Amino acid sequence: MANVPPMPLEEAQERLLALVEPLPMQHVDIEGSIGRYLAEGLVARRTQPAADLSAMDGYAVTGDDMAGPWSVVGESAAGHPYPGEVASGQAIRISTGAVLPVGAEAVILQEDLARDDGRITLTGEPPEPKHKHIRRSGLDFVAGRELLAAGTLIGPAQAALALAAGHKHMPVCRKPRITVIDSGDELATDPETCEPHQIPASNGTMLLSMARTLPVTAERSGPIPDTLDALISAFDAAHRADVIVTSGGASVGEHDLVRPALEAWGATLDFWRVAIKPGKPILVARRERPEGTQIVIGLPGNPVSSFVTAYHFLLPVLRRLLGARHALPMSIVTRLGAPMRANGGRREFVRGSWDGQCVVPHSIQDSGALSALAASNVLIDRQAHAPQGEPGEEARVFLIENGGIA
Ligand SMILES: Nc1nc2c(c(=O)[nH]1)N[C@H]1C(S)=C(S)[C@@H](COP(=O)(O)OP(=O)(O)OC[C@H]3O[C@@H](n4cnc5c(N)ncnc54)[C@H](O)[C@@H]3O)O[C@H]1N2
Ligand code: MOO
Repeated sequence: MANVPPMPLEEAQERLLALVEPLPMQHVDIEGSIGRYLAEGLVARRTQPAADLSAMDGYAVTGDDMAGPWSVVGESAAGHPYPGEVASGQAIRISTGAVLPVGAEAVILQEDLARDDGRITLTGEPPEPKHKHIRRSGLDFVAGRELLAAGTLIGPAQAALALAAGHKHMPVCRKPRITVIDSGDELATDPETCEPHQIPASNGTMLLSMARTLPVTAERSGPIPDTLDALISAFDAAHRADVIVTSGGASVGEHDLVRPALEAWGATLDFWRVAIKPGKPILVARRERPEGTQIVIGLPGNPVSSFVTAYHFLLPVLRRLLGARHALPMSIVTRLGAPMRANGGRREFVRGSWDGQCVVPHSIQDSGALSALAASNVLIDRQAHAPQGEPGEEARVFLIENGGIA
């Protein structure tokens, strides 16, 4: 398999996403649905506004005579509609959000009127057109209309819309269960007592927290030693996970045991190696069980490689399981604020800082350099063989905070 050329990124992402389907639907209360994705379209159960309302504080009049004066015969306050009908020459005191009385066709702002006891006279301009300050019934939406499509990310505005549309619950997909396994004999669990021949185990926590930017149930197992038995036991222990993520041991060395362990465990390798830098040795395998397909994503151990591949593969597969319409991160175009060297033969995701105007690559691009990754907020997408870049040129970047825009 080492002879098979690494796969282009988009092809590999497509292959991975084709292996999974959104998880089964469940209904949760609106607050619990924030950050999840609609499992089916959301249809309005009511019309909003349900009646014609005043959009301002003032007086409601019939509109046949806009010169006045008028005699004030009652009030319509928010939540307390006027029970009768307004007639020509009469006015109803009305507040913002209150129901327009029967017979009223105009609301005159209180700033444009003078009130003397029960009488109001025009001092300013009447509304033009007459219905200017009226919110018609159904202006926002009518009952039966689909307001949000399946796959929409539920945020504060979508939650508020669902409530306004008469919903107490939202249809969402079950949360994916994910287990992160990091492996390597050199990994020290306690960073304070790490020996020179060791390295603090940092990928497990990094990957767990990347996954937790999405609504998942995530746990970690490891770090575990570089042995087949330890890996197989860790896979066995993760039998309930929808997605297992490993970090390390994905390359070609004799201690790189993730592939043989997966095969021994009964998983089938789907692909290995993608033409990106960092992250080339990523592998994807699957295991069929009665409860559904289990996906294993084997990320390369270099910390930045793990991060970049989790960004481009792990988060998208979690979004797909969650029922998201857009599983893949989207890039935006900005401009270079500094020169960039010509790229080699692998598409590279260069760590950089974007200030809203332009992007500057970091000087250290080693795939183990966490200092540059932690100082970055974007990955600059450099195509294979891209020529040297000059300041002012367009550059495509992926925002990395919270898994980017998806
Ligand atoms: N002869 C070749 N050697 C390598 C190739 C290759 O094609 N031919 N590919 C290189 C590339 S590219 C990468 S990326 C790495 C990935 O290797 P592995 O996935 O096998 O990762 P390890 O060797 O286990 O570790 C690499 C590096 O990362 C550190 N590491 C591992 N796990 C953690 C962790 N949980 N927390 C922090 N740091 C971790 C580990 O100590 C190593 O320094 O292979 C190249 N080699
Ligand atoms: O692909 Mo490796 O991830 O370049 O360091």
